[in-house]
Amino acid sequence: MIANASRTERADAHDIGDVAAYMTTLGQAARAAATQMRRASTSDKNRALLAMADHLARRRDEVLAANAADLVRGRETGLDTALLDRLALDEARFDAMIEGLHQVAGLPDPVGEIDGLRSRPSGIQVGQMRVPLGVIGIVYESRPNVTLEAASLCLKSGNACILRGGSEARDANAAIATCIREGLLEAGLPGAAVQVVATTDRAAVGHLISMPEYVDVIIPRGGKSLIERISREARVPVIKHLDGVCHVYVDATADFDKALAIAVNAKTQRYGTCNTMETLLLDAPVADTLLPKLAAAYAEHGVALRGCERTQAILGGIAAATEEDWHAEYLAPILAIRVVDGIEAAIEHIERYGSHHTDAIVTEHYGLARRFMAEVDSSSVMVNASTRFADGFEYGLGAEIGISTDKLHARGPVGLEGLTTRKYIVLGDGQVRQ
Ligand SMILES: NC(=O)C1=CN([C@@H]2O[C@H](COP(=O)(O)OP(=O)(O)OC[C@H]3O[C@@H](n4cnc5c(N)ncnc54)[C@H](OP(=O)(O)O)[C@@H]3O)[C@@H](O)[C@H]2O)C=CC1
Ligand SMILES: N[C@@H](CCC(=O)OP(=O)(O)O)C(=O)O
Repeated sequence: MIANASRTERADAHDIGDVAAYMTTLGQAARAAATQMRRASTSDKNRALLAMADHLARRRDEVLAANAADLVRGRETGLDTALLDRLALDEARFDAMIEGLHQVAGLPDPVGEIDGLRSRPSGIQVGQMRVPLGVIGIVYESRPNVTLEAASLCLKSGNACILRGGSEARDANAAIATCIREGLLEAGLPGAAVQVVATTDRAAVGHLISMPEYVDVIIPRGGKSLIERISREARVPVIKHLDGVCHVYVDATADFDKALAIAVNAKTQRYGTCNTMETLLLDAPVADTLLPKLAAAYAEHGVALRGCERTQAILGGIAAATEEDWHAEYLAPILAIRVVDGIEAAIEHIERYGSHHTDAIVTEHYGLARRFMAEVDSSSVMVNASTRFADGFEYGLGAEIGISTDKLHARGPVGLEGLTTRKYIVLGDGQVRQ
């Protein structure tokens, strides 16, 4: 991701004094709220979600004005276009936030579901009940709509949460936090069930990830700097939602129309998301025919190409891809292209440079499709489909907190179930063990 000079360890206008003491207070309140949330009824949770939607609608001008202030600051500090776009709330995005709350209210509540209840020879019945994780800390990018999405999913799954959004979104996040709190209180739920960290001092992140007594799990959504800090300092279990260096590999047997459609969509449908393709791998036999067509399509979209020597020889006039490019998550209209000799080389490239997020093969060869699915070690592996499909809504989860690049607990798009766990329940009638 493009570095930004404004992102440092710092205090700011929302200085809350002693950060450690402040975070402890949030942690204690969250722990207490989690106890109440665990027993909250589905109807109370839904009432809170709908009340939040009403308060958001009522405070529309206030939230949009706060977002406008964030955008002014963002432009002054030189935020790039992609980050400004993610930060911006317009009328349509605002409506989508309200609609999102209604949608989450309409989702089935996973809490309390009992699976696999079976009788044992001893006479007891053993099953598993789905329950909330407890307190979830989420560190995420400067997108105010994510504040609401994270809050609503944590709430519906019966968790308390502490949300630490990107610093550039601080004013909108504070305004949205007010609506969330009003909704919770109106439904008789604890205001501390959703707390938005009111400082952009990154020291707060350091505390959040090292308070296992108050926080059960951390979900970090972000890039390299966040990854490094979490790996170094986290004392709380983590479900990483990290960068996407996603690939599309076009095999020699691919249907050209499918290859073109997928390669263009995976790069251009949205540039700034983690499931956007960053490197295109082409099997050598199709490179001569396909590359000029692809180059023309990318030119129409204004995508700058960087290629390996073989790609440069076919296309001419494009920049050379360096070692850095194969590792890059551009989140921008830039694409690295490499010509490879077969699936073995493609899988090797993905293993070496990818981030285990989402990778796709375009092929008409059943055996190669199966090999790619078995051997590529990513949270989503796709055959003849765009990487942009890696998304909770698209997968039918109803909603998404993000895309886990971890292997444990939840992998790939994470919905309500991913924010819960299952515990064993045992039903007896006075049985004792012999
Ligand atoms: N897998 C997934 O579901 C998702 C992944 N992403 C990934 O996120 C990245 C883009 O978002 P971007 O905003 O650039 O990400 P950043 O990593 O820059 O920021 C994300 C959050 O992490 C915080 N942060 C970053 N570094 C540190 C640090 N050293 N110490 C404490 N806090 C830190 C930021 O705080 P601050 O405001 O202070 O910078 C911000 O709140 C991409 O790599 C994208 O793929 C994004 C969304 C979902
Ligand atoms: N699942 C989402 C992408 C995940 C996400 O939220 O990423 P980002 O837009 O980078 O914050 C989508 O397909 O649009």
